Amino acid sequence: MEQFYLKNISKYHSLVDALDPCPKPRISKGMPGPNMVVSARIRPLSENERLPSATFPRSSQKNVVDVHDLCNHPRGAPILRSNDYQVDRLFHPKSTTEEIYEDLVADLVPFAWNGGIGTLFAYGQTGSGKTFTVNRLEELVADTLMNGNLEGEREIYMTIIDLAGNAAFDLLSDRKPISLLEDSLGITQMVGAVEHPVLDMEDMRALIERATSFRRTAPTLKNPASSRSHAICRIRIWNRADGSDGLLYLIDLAGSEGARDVAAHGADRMREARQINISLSVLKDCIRGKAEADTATSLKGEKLGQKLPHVPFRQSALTRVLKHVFDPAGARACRTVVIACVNPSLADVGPTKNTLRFAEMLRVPGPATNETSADRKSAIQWTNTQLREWIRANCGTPAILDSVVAPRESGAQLFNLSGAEIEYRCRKCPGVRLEQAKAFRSMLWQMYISS
Ligand SMILES: Nc1ncnc2c1ncn2[C@@H]1O[C@H](COP(=O)(O)OP(=O)(O)OP(=O)(O)O)[C@@H](O)[C@H]1O
Repeated sequence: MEQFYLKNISKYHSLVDALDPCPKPRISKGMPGPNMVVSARIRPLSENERLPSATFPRSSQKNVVDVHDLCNHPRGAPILRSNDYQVDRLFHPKSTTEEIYEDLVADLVPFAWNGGIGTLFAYGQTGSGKTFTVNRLEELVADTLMNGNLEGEREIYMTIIDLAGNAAFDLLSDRKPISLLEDSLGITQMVGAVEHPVLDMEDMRALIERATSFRRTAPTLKNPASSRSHAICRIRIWNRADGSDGLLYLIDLAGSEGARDVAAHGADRMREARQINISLSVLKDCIRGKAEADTATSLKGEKLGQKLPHVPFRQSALTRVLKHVFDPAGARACRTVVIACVNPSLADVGPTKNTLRFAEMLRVPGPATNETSADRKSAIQWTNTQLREWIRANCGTPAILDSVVAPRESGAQLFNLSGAEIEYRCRKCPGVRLEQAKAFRSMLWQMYISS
């Protein structure tokens, strides 16, 4: 596939350049949950990536990103296929982890300090920057916890484990296997994992470094040191005065890999990739189910007696450990931050779309509107005059004449942008280069697909 992109790189640039710089605003399908923020971080392209970026944060609409892919067309030149995605917060390649911390994570620390459960997940395709992001966020969290600015006396304990399939290991005890067992109160206990008291910043840094050195990594096609397990850093903040504790979970999930990326691996690695993908799928169902449960609760204002959405947290070791985060019957206050990490390269465009689609699905569905399919249809219908004006403004140079690319006059006054209702006779137009005509045709087609 990379060869196909490399061969058509100039075509890709010309198609992207020909796009409308102000696409019509995206109508959001979801909204932020009351206790959850879903964000996306686009990492910068690295020096050894040969293909251009396929992700374009939209300047005219906040937190919306356009992803343009180049696809083979069975009859003719490759065409551009575009998708757009919306998240609650979007971080551009130039954003720093410090900015992400201030915007998303800084609030979780005092929340956990005062007895809440704050959870951060970094999710994304292998090589997209999850470990890079979570490692720095852990240091920034440690700074805030240890700088003495938070009110009150607390004791801090740290546990770092990793989960590979259904097996769990203690990263602070030389990767010793541990068991995940449910106690009589229904709480999942990490039996055998050591909880380390943390007295100062140096202690915390040393523990984080030690855990990193024991993390299970293996090369993948996209990342020479890919994390092949989910790392869970749990910080327990104990208030000796009243015996309560707050929890902070920082979770660097294993990289998801598509079927194409794992094809070169042996049977063990394929099994491992399958387990990772299954646990990520269960996680998605749990985060979404919990967000829906939270929304239902906050809208109805009460918990008792109402039927809450099913949250399948028992289906994987990862979500069993985080049961108290997902259990809709749980009484503890929780806040969740999801960072979908994205590699912008055109070579990674498929996984990028999956990651962003996943992120969008985690947002709670927006309130039902009264919009009918007839309303939606009329929204993309223009009069012939409007359509002609649009063609004139967008066809590039030399101009494509109305008589060449024109809406078919069929007696009806309104036309939509479907291939069936616009006549493309670009190839026969004297003075119009074939390339330009094809680009224009694919642009019309693109508008039709995305409308
Ligand atoms: N925001 C960024 N700025 C600069 N470099 C980055 C950024 N994010 C990631 N990188 C670089 O990209 C490479 C891959 O990052 P990282 O190992 O964090 O990916 P990952 O998503 O954790 O991958 P895997 O799931 O395979 O472990 C690393 O070399 C890292 O330094």
